[in-house]
Amino acid sequence: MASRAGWWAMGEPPVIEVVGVSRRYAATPALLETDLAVGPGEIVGISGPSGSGKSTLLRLLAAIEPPDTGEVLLGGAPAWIRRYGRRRRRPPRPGYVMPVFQNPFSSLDVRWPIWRSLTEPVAVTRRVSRAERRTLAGERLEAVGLGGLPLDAMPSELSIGQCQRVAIARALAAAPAAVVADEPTSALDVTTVAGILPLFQRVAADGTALVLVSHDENMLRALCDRVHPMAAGRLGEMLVC
Ligand SMILES: Nc1ncnc2c1ncn2[C@@H]1O[C@H](COP(=O)(O)OP(=O)(O)OP(=O)(O)O)[C@@H](O)[C@H]1O
Repeated sequence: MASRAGWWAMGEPPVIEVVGVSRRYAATPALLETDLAVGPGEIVGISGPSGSGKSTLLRLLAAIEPPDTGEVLLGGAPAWIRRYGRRRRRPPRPGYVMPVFQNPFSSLDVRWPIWRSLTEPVAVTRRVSRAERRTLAGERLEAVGLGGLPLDAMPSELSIGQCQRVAIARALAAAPAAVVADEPTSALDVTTVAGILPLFQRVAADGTALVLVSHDENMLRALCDRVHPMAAGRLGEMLVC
C-alpha cells in the first residue's frame, strides 16, 4: 500500500471519490459540483457552518443516496448503476464504506442488544457464529473504552456518548475500506474524545480512509491530513494541517 501522502502518485484509485457531484432537495441546492478523493489511510476533515452541505456530502460519499449529477466512485468503480431505469447501489463489497451518523441511535437497532447491532456488519460479509460475534463485540467495545459494558445491554440503557462509541465500534467492526463520520465526537466528553482519536489514527494507519465532519476545527487540524472548509454547498481549498 502507498503511504498516505503518496497514494495518488502510485496510481492507486482513491478509496472513495466524488466527481462533480451536485444534490438538491426541492428548491434547496445542498451540494454544488463538488470533487473530493480520499486515499488509503488518509484522514480528511470537513468543517463549515450549519446547512453548508457537509452531511449531504457524507451521504453521497457513503453511497447512502445518489447524486443528481456527477459520479460517486468506490475503489475506482461507479457506486451506482442504472438498471431497468432505476439507479441501484453497487459497492465493491458489503461494508466497504461505513457511516457513523450524527445521531448514534440511527446506527443501532433499538430492538437488539448491542452485541448484535455491533457485529451485524460482520455477519453480512461472512458466516460467523453467535459465540464468535459476542467475542468480537467484546473486543470492539474494549477498543472504544467500553470494555465494562454488558454485551446484552439495550441502546435505551446507554447514554448518548456510550451509544456513539458503540456506533463507532460497529462502523469499524467489519474492517471497512472507508469510514465517513458525521460529528462523531460531538456527544462525547473531552476525556472520551482523547481516547477515541488515537483509535481513528490506528484505523487510518491500517489503511482505512476516514472522512470526518466536525464543527471542532482544532480537533480536525490535530487529527487530519487535510481539512476542507465547506460553505453554501461548495467545498473549499484544503487547509494543510
Ligand atoms: N433530506 C432533506 N430534505 C430537505 N432538505 C435537506 C435535506 N437534507 C439536507 N437538506 C438541506 O440541504 C442543506 C444542506 O444540509 P446538510 O445537512 O448537508 O448541511 P450540514 O452542513 O451538514 O449542516 P449541519 O452542520 O447543521 O448538520 C440545508 O439547507 C438543508 O436544510
